[in-house]
Amino acid sequence: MFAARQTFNLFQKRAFSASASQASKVAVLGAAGGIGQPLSLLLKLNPRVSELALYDIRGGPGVAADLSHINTNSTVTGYSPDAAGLRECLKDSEIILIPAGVPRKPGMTRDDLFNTNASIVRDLAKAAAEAAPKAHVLVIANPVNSTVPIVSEVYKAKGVYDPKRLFGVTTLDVVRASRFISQVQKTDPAGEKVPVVGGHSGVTIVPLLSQSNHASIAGETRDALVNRIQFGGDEVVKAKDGAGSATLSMAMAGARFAESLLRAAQGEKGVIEPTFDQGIDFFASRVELGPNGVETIHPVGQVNEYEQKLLDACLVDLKKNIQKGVDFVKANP
Ligand SMILES: NC(=O)C1=CN([C@@H]2O[C@H](COP(=O)(O)OP(=O)(O)OC[C@H]3O[C@@H](n4cnc5c(N)ncnc54)[C@H](O)[C@@H]3O)[C@@H](O)[C@H]2O)C=CC1
Ligand SMILES: O=C([O-])CC(=O)C(=O)O
Repeated sequence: MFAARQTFNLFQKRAFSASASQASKVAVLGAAGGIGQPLSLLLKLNPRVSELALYDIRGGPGVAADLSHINTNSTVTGYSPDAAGLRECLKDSEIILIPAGVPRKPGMTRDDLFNTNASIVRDLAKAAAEAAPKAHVLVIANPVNSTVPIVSEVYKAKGVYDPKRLFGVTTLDVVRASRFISQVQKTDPAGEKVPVVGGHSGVTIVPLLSQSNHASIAGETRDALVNRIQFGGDEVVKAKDGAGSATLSMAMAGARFAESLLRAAQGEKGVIEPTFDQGIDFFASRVELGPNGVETIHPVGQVNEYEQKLLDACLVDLKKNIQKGVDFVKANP
């Protein structure tokens, strides 16, 4: 039985009853990129967002000008690509999403992105810790298993770390899991809830099919499904053939997680969204969100022997990925 402190969570939709008119500033860092643009578009369409703040080292103001013509009430501002622009972008933000960083090309692992993305995320985290220490930070940039610990180390060093407000966005794994299982079972993906725990790369992604509506899936069908969920990102990297990785599905997943945080912040109870949260040991579990971020960390629950083996394999890699992020900040503060 696996019962470690994990912070991936399950998806659960509930009727909305809270006010959507509350002011909420949301910042996107890396807003002009493949993920940043559609993510910003979805946020512009979200009535819970009152102010959209866009930052990128290139192209932020252009994306903002374009989005600002959409006839929803939120304001959109693109900030200058310098320290002052970044600070202004972050100031008073309730949520900060970080899709800034390079994506994979065929043949690369997410860990191969570490050398480039670690310093990008560290520097953005420093700015966020100074300008908006109370904001919820949603890390999208890969390798998430290492970039989330990087943010946490930066926040600790600045004395503003609150583990309840730091999230690694792995929502896409749960989105994929529900879609892929629906294709196998010929069902509506909207009704499929497959918990995915662990981390966000290869074998650290652990789908718990035994806790889905289709616990009886076994044998080759199960193996193929689990493999597809674990390596779904590679499918897109291969199909894009050098032009990057998942952007549109990631934008949907990121926007949905931001929406869940806003729902929770605006008073809705019982918001449980499929996403990775770094928790105590950077090991994922189901998380209920509240106004201050993580409200309750649910246990992983009952797993079968097959899933226990997946979890064992996950932990070996995940621990190394976490340590790599921690060590990076220690060596390169
Ligand atoms: N968590 C997840 O499930 C997923 C994560 N990703 C990751 O998201 C990241 C972004 O992917 P894409 O949008 O496709 O890449 P992209 O290259 O299209 O966009 C990245 C953007 O970040 C900007 N940028 C770079 N350094 C910056 C800095 N210091 N400050 C602000 N902006 C900066 C770039 O100018 C660019 O516009 C990658 O690391 C990718 O691996 C991608 C898909 C899913
Ligand atoms: O595969 C990648 O590099 C991007 C990613 O994290 C995903 O699509 O899950």
